[in-house]
Order: sequence, then structure tokens, then C-alpha cells
Amino acid sequence: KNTSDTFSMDEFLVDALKGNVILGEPRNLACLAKTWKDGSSSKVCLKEINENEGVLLTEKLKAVDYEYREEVHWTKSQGLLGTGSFGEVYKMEDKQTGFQCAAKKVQVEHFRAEELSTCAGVTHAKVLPLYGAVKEGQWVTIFMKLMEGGSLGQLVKQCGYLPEDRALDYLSQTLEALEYLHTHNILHGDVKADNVLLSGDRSHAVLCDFGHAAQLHPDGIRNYLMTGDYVPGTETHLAPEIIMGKHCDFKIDIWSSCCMMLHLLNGYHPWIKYYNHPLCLKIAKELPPLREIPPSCHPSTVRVITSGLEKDPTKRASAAELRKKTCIALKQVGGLQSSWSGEYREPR
Ligand SMILES: CN1C=C[C@@](O)(C#Cc2ccnc(-n3nc(C(N)=O)c4cc(F)ccc43)c2)C1=O
Repeated sequence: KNTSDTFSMDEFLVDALKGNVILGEPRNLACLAKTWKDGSSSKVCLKEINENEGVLLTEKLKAVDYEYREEVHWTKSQGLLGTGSFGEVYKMEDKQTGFQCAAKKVQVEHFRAEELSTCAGVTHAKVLPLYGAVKEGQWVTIFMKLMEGGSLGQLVKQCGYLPEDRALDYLSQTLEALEYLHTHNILHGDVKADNVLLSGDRSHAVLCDFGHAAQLHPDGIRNYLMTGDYVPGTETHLAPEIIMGKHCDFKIDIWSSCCMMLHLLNGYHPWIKYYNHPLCLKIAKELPPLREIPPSCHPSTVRVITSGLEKDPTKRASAAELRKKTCIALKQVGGLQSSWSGEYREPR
């Protein structure tokens, strides 16, 4: 099908979806989500306040008469799980099926359609599954798989810092997700420990929070970061080329993943121990924070972080290359040995 047919098909489809919540396909959700941001112009008339529309991607979440409303069809089942980019995340339960999952609520004016359009069609063991999204008045609620182990950021806070083998294993799983996303021209844009979620036994990690994501054109020429729609990720994890306003591509996720690695190994974000805000001037000017690699690290772990923290993105390792180096380093340190005795390690 050529794109113009597809385009009119999508327009027709969105018309049919407006004002309804259905069980549908990822592409339905991606099309509808694109109307939520511009639809949020100041004209908040009565109809808009009560409007309820969306697409659910699993039959475990059941719309009733084309509606799926909070407190009516689903409820937040306990306190806050965490806060993502512009949103709070809760555990929720479907009132009909009893199915429990996680829900992130975002105000429409802070909602980016890319948060859904980038991850909607993605199915990968290391990427958090999307279960659907609905708009109710001025709120967008995004449903996703519940990860009982919480976030890696919470784990580091709880343990102080992680042993080298555990940190390498989580970096490797994160790089598996990035390898898949980059192959599909998706840039994550905010790789950090808070956005890596864990299974109940903490053995499996998935990447989440597409609130800063973008579908990059393979030619890489169009620098989407400068089109004004870009929302920068976490300052301590920003790659130098973003700060310099230079050409940006998938390599910015690699830089962030190694900033996350330093956070896992030390118990604190890079740069903040040596510099005051605003950090971005230092990140652009200074050498990469290699001095923050713990002296106790194995030389192959040093090699991993060094090749991920190359200031020149063309010299920086890709996700595939860095994952290979990380797996070698994990073998060199003797594989996953450290137990979860959970004793606290004072940040270095
Ligand atoms: C597929 N998809 C859909 C929305 C998404 O962009 C997100 C997110 C996000 C951001 C921050 N935090 C969490 N977060 N989720 C959970 C959970 N699912 O159990 C969670 C649990 C915590 F303990 C803390 C933060 C948490 C989730 C995305 O990726």
C-alpha cells in the first residue's frame, strides 16, 4: 500500500476511534495518540472534560460500552510506584477481570505521542510491554506490565552501590534493549537506572519510559533534537553532542548507559561529586568522567565504560559492540556470583 492510502486509512480510522475505547492494535493507538496533544488546545469545552477514548492492547483490560474510566472500570490499587518523565506511576486493577498492571498518568499538555508511537509496536524481552492507553478529560493514562522488582534506581538507593558483576549484567540487558530499539530506528533519550525495571527476583531487567523517545530517520540527517520538540533527558547522563547542539543520533543512548553504569558502581550519578550546577558546561568542556570508574574494577570493565564514554559519537561504541564487550567483561570477572544478601554498601 502506498503511504497516501495508508494516510487516508489512518484518518478514517482515527475518526472511528474518537470518543471510544476499544480493544485494538498498536497502530490504532499510535494514530489516536497523535490527536491527543494538538486536541489539547485551550478550548476545554464540557465535552472535552468528560471525553473518554483510547485503545487497549490486551483483553485483560476490558472496556465497557466503549468506555474505560478510572474508579468506574479500573482503580489505582495502592500508593505511587514511581515517577517517570512528566508522570506518576501507580499499580492498578481492572474491576471486571481483576487483572493488575501498572498505570502512568500524564497531563495532556505534557503528553508526547512519541511515548506511545515509539513503543506501541515493540515486542522484546528487554523492553517493558505496553498494554494500552486511554484519554479521560485532560489526563492520559498509559497501561503497562507491572514489574514487581521495582526500578534499578530504587535498588541502588537501597543497596548503596552494586557489585561489579551485577552492574555488568544489568548494563548488558539494557544494551540488548538498545540494540533492538536502535535497529528499529528508535532512540530512547533517557537511559538511566530509574528507567530500568526489574522482575520480582531481580534477575530480569527491562527498559522503560519512552517519554523522551523519537523515531529517528535512518538517514540521520534530520536532527530531531533541534526541532524544538525534543525534551532533554537527565542532565548528569546527557551526551556532550546534545549540549553542543551538534548532530545527535542513537549514540546518545550509549553515553547515557555508561553514565548509568557509573551510577550503579558508585551509588551516585557522574559529575555531581566534582562539579556544581550547571553541569552541562562541564560535560561539554571536560574529559569524559573516566576517573569515576572505581579502581577495583576489572580492566575489561574499564574498557567497556571507556568505549561508551567516547566524546566523539562516531568513535563511541554502538549498542551491539558495547554489549559484546560487556559480556566479555562479565565472563572475565567470573560471571554472576554476588548474592542478594542485600547488605548496604556505603556509596564510594
Ligand atoms: C511501555 N511504556 C509505557 C509507558 C512508558 O513510557 C513508561 C514508563 C515508566 C516511567 C517511569 N517509571 C515506570 N515504572 N513502571 C513500573 C512498573 N511497570 O511496574 C514501575 C515500578 C516502580 F517501582 C517504579 C517505576 C515504575 C514506568 C513505557 O515504557
